[in-house]
Amino acid sequence: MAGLDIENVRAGYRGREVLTGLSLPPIEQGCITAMVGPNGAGKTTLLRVLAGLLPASGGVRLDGLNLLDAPTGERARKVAFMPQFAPQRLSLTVVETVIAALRASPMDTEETRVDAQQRALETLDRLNILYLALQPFDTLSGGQRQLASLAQALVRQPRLLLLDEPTSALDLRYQQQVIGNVREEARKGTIVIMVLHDLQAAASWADTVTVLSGGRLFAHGHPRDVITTPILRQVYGIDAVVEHTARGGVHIQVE
Ligand SMILES: Nc1ncnc2c1ncn2[C@@H]1O[C@H](COP(=O)(O)OP(=O)(O)OP(=O)(O)O)[C@@H](O)[C@H]1O
Repeated sequence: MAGLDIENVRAGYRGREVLTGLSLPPIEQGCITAMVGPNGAGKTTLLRVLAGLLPASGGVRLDGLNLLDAPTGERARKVAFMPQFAPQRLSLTVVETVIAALRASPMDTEETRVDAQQRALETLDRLNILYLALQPFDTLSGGQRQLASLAQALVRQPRLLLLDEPTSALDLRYQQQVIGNVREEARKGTIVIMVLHDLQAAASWADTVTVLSGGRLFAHGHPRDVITTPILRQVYGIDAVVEHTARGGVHIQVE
């Protein structure tokens, strides 16, 4: 019952189907899944379906609850989505955006409002960006914006955390900060799905790698079984030497 089941999902844009009956093996609670695949494969589309931002048919069950027809409030309490690109114009300070993200869940007493501010500040602190709390969101650098968007997702303590390329603009130190926080969430039982293009990061950060190609599941499993020379050739059309290390990393040398 606990976990995420995705079955026969169909979704797309203006009459064009992008996900053409996508099913994944069940994802257990506490699992970190890296979703990889070529540009245009449908990765973001799937995250948007899971977040309730795009209509779809089929079945998406989180702990038994069908997310595709769950009331908005109930879904918002369980699912948080960090988009690939944060909104451009947002005339709020960073801490205000994090509090606003928390308000996706009902908060009607003075006590919960104070608690919201406290939780927002704690979340910024966890990501080492407390110093940005009072800065207008609009004035952040690309990487700072990514960290603030992650804070907006983490503060809600979701059961399902969806991250679209969460580290693409981050320096090495903040990448480690982010993955540390993501692992901490997973240890509490949160299911994490993150879209990544960096296969070396996918191998060392995720328990499971899912490869999408052309809106369909191409491969799913342990990084060692999925990030392989034949699969990279079939999915990306590249010849590469792939070496998995004993510590769970991977070296990929493109020929
Ligand atoms: N808002 C939209 N309207 C119309 N078509 C869209 C829209 N968003 C995405 N698409 C199309 O859907 C397909 C899948 O896009 P999606 O963003 O899900 O791919 P992706 O795997 O996340 O790609 P990338 O790695 O480049 O971010 C693409 O062909 C894209 O052109």
